[in-house]
Amino acid sequence: MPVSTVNTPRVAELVRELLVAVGEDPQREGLLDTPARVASWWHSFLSPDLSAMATRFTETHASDQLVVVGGLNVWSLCEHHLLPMQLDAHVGYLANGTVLGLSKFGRIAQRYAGRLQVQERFTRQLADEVAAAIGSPDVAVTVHGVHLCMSMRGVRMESARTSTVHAAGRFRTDPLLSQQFLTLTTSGGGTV
Ligand SMILES: Nc1nc2c(ncn2[C@@H]2O[C@H](COP(=O)(O)OP(=O)(O)OP(=O)(O)O)[C@@H](O)[C@H]2O)c(=O)[nH]1
Ligand SMILES: [Zn+2]
Repeated sequence: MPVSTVNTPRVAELVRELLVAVGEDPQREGLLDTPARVASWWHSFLSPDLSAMATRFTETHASDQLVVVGGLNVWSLCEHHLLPMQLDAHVGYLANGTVLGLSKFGRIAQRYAGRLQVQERFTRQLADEVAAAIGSPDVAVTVHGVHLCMSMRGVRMESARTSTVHAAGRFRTDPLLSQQFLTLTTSGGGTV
């Protein structure tokens, strides 16, 4: 069930004040419903669905099998500028008799994206949560990020892309495994 910490009426009030502070008239027709819309958006953005279970299955044929789930695209908000960042994550783990429901990787990514973030922390949180869900430290995560605070403002570099990698357990100690993971993250995910 979604859990909210957002005081929606207060956010709407503050958005109305923001409009005044930037020289707008919150009473003009186009802006009348804007405070409520923005408050509703903050509410939905910051209210992750915590009910998602990390459904696991027993799969005896999966012995030491590398599983990579890619294309986990989520929107988050940069905590420095409150501007969107688009994060494209790939998660790899070693299935050893137990596999995690595929959609759960996306749900975990959504949970950590729905808050004020930095890409490095998101990468680490996603890896740690997957490790907890599968009950093993053998997890790797890559994230490719586009930060609007770098492209639409500030340094204004539209093509800037940030890549982060977190490798734990055998992904840290086994160069072949690490290489297989990185190869699959550039070819869209899969199993080896
Ligand atoms: N490491 C990291 N930095 C981020 C992330 N998102 C935004 N930033 C950076 O946070 C920094 C904040 O720097 P400040 O100098 O305090 O802010 P600023 O004056 O607005 O900086 P400019 O963006 O250079 O105009 C900027 O360099 C952003 O690019 C992120 O996910 N990870
Ligand atoms: Zn930023």
